[in-house]
Amino acid sequence: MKIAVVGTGYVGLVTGVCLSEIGHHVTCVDIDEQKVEKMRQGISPIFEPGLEELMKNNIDRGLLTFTTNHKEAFSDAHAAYIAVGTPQREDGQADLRFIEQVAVDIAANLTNDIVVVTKSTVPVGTNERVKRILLKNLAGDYKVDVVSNPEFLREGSAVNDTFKGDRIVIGAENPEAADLIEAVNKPFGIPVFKTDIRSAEMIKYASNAFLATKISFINEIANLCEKLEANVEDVAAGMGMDDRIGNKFLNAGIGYGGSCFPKDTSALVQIASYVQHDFNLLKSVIEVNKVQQHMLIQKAKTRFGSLEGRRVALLGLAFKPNTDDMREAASIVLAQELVKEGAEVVAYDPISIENAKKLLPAQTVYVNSPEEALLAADFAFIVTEWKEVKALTPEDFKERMKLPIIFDGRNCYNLNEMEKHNIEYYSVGRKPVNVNGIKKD
Ligand SMILES: NC(=O)C1=CN([C@@H]2O[C@H](COP(=O)(O)OP(=O)(O)OC[C@H]3O[C@@H](n4cnc5c(N)ncnc54)[C@H](O)[C@@H]3O)[C@@H](O)[C@H]2O)C=CC1
Ligand SMILES: O=C(O)[C@H]1O[C@H](OP(=O)(O)OP(=O)(O)OC[C@H]2O[C@@H](n3ccc(=O)[nH]c3=O)[C@H](O)[C@@H]2O)[C@H](O)[C@@H](O)[C@@H]1O
Repeated sequence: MKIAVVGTGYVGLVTGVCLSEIGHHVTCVDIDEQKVEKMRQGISPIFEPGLEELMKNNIDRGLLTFTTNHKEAFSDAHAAYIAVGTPQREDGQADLRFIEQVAVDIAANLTNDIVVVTKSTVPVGTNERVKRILLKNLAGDYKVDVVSNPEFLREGSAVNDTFKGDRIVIGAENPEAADLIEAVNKPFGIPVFKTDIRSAEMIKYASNAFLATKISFINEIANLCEKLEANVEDVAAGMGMDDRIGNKFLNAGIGYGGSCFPKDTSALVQIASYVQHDFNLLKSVIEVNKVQQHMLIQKAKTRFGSLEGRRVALLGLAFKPNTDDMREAASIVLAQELVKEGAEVVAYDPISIENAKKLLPAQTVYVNSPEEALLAADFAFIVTEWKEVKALTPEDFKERMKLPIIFDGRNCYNLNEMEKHNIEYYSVGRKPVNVNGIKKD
């Protein structure tokens, strides 16, 4: 089938590339000319494992093209996927400007009947609004159907998630439109769940809100474990053995970041408020997450008193490993707080430094290896569990830091190892080790 994908961010580009990989003729359209030029040359504008290879392969097979021209993309297309951003507005609501603009772009450039598929995460009722905009701006007497097909991929494993997802949700009014999108996805071999449009829109928000709740819940348990001298990793493992609970998404840490959980939880609280529903549970999830992001700073302040003049190694900047995405990363909050407290921040990330420079305080110093960041540091903050960070050995810390003092927001290291090697080590929901003073060996 011939498919247009509008927006080539994390979702649009991965969707376009994967749909071409299963044999569809895909044209991706974006308003960002520089991005389109890069993609035409087979260069991915985002870091996503496995993506660039598939991209090049399908450009060569003649199945994948990129354009800034909407008409070119929609002409003869059976389906047009909307995958533009729905960022958070200041009041917490989802900003639907880009979605509305794309609906106008599609309608005004149509040359045939089409099914418009919304991949972007949009509040309940948005697809009805999209349909109204489409009908109002139609370029001719064409039939247009709207389908909600929310996306569940994770950054850092987006290609794998697209081929091995748990479900494909299709929300539609017209069963024929739903069948067409089911047929598009058939080669993926993933179970399809069909429902009405509003329920499909809600499935996306409910899923992200539930996952965020799981994380805030385990973080609260971790904070309790610290006070009650229990070990959160064992607690999570023991809980997770119950199939009803499941063992995934129970890693305690410095809170969730990224482009979606923070904005989608806020948006759902807003969506609820429009129908006079006070979503107290979700408000608490958000609040717990905010507090959790400051947890390393609190621990460092308790340890050192003032952070003024301290040299800090900030290890990992992206909101999670295997992505260069810095949106809502805890490292932003941490670097800002550290600089405000008068500390000197030396930051390392294997791939996010260019994106980080736009968001971290100007005083931040960037280095090319975790070892370099540790040089003469008073203490280290472990922010992202990159393999390069997890691979650091006790000697790496001891040889380079003034004193080996680590505040680990991702529980990267073994407690016994740290204890044995005389490293002062604070992690999340586990007992701190060597807190009664360490000496340089
Ligand atoms: N990032 C993620 O992992 C996931 C994101 N989502 C949702 O998918 C949507 C897209 O997210 P991302 O891919 O992260 O966004 P993004 O911000 O990375 O990319 C959006 C792209 O759309 C382009 N664009 C904007 N207006 C346009 C127009 N009128 N015509 C053509 N292109 C246009 C922009 O230039 C940009 O390249 C959001 O609603 C998000 O909540 C859903 C699941 C996962
Ligand atoms: O709507 C979206 O954009 C996507 O949001 C998340 O995907 P993503 O944000 O890419 O990454 P996750 O792996 O979910 O991690 C999100 C944050 O939670 C944190 N996290 C995750 C799991 C965990 O156990 N503990 C924890 O602190 C991560 O460190 C990260 O900061 C969801 O997992 C996807 O299903 C969804 O499609």
